[in-house]
Amino acid sequence: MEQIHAVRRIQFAAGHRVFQHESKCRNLHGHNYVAFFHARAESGLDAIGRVIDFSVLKEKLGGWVDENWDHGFLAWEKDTEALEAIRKVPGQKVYVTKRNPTAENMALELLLEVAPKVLAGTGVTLSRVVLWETENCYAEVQVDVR
Ligand SMILES: Nc1nc2c(c(=O)[nH]1)N=C([C@H](O)[C@H](O)COP(=O)(O)OP(=O)(O)OP(=O)(O)O)CN2
Repeated sequence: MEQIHAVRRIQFAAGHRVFQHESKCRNLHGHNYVAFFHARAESGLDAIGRVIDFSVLKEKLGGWVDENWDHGFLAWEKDTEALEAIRKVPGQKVYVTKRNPTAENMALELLLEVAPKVLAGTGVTLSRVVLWETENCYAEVQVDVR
């Protein structure tokens, strides 16, 4: 059977570091991230042929990203040094992650934790998140369809 997805691109800027990275990514730094959210309908296309309107994905997923990650700093809860340093900056937006904020773990958080919450009641779920961290590197996570 065919599979149809509506895919929404959302860009954001954020700071992070990869805790215990072997080289340069241990430093506090930032990226212009680009996320692609792949949504599928729980019960087929709507009356006019959409999985969901692209603007709803922007409002729900983009809204969450804007509020929580955009122009903020992501730090792992175990990375107490980074958290302590960044919290010294008055007014700094900080998001504490449950996993080391690699591109893989950020994509996982968007797919497994953020999307189910913000898309509840819309009739769609995400099957995949692709997160570009640099122009050369991205991580992809998808739900198991077996
Ligand atoms: N598997 C992962 N590897 C790395 C991650 C990650 O999230 N997952 N993150 C980093 C750094 O945070 C950052 O992305 C630096 O990447 P870099 O290797 O420098 O890639 P660039 O495209 O910026 O530059 P190149 O010149 O191509 O190296 C590191 N690894």
